[in-house]
Amino acid sequence: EWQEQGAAVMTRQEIDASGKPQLRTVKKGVKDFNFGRTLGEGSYSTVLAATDRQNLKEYAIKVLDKRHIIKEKKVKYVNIERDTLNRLTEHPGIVRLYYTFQDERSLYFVLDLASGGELLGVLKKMGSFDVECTRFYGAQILDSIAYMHTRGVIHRDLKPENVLLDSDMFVKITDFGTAKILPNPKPNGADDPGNPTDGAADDRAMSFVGTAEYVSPELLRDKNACKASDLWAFGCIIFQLLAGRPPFKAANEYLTFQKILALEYTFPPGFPELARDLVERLLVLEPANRLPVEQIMSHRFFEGIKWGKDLWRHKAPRLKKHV
Ligand SMILES: C[C@@H](Nc1nc2c(c3cc(-c4cn[nH]c4)ccc13)C(=O)N=C/C2=C\CC1CC1)C(C)(C)C
Repeated sequence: EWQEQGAAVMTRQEIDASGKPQLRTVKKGVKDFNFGRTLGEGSYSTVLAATDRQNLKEYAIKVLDKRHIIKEKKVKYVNIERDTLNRLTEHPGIVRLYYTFQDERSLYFVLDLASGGELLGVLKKMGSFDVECTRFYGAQILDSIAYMHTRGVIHRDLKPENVLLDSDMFVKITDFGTAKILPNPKPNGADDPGNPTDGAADDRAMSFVGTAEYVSPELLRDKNACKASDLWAFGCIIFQLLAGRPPFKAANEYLTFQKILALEYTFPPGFPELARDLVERLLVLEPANRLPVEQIMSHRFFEGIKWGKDLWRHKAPRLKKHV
């Protein structure tokens, strides 16, 4: 039985027969929305644009077919995604879950609409980003990863398709279906980022649906993901923003995996020096030897970035090609 999300109830002031104002709780449902175009298709879900008919607010609604989820034994993923989203509500860089409801056929997640679409789409249009844009988007992505990790969440499938952009062209990280919630996140994030989770027992080893380019070597080798796995993916994303291609790309998934395990990649000529130094400290086979978040933030590539709230207050830089 899928527990509905309490926040689905909204209170509305209504005057009752005696003229006394009553606070009535109303539950949102499918009929409260005008559904629009399809924004994205996941393996078990479709994300549609939708408008709340009452307040005309725009949302993205992720629709999951109950029968399909049960048949494919994905109920656990759905609950993990909802629980993960419910832990990550206080950060501008993470897509926010407002409420959930269901009807006889489907489950519905009502979420932030990231109207700027996928970062990957913008990158493909631009070819590549210049240093200033890479620094800005890299910083917002890293700030969001840092927040996830302090909340005891490992994303495990970070890639440009899962980095969305909102109407201000700010980062919105999404797709937490393969996230891992660490058992008891130590509040000060003291645990060793290279310390693998119970990956071995974890039968939800990342399904290689979608792209394999960002999978970490530890996930390939021993199905273990840890916080440092997200930092490996972060290194791949920084490389790709500046180079216009991911570091590990081959004719098929198997050959891509071989390149990852052999750390076989090359920088294009003209790749900025500081970015190269940072990428080389992230694309390290041993998770424990990758730069931890704090040291990435103080790396000279991010010189001039004000971390924290300020990062989300200033306008995004105009997108320019890296020539
Ligand atoms: C990655 C995901 N794609 C997407 N997921 C979401 C979008 C989204 C928006 C556009 C878009 C907007 N404008 N133009 C394109 C393109 C793809 C999207 C959104 O706005 N809000 C929440 C989303 C997801 C929430 C999820 C955590 C539950 C897949 C491919 C899996 C469907």
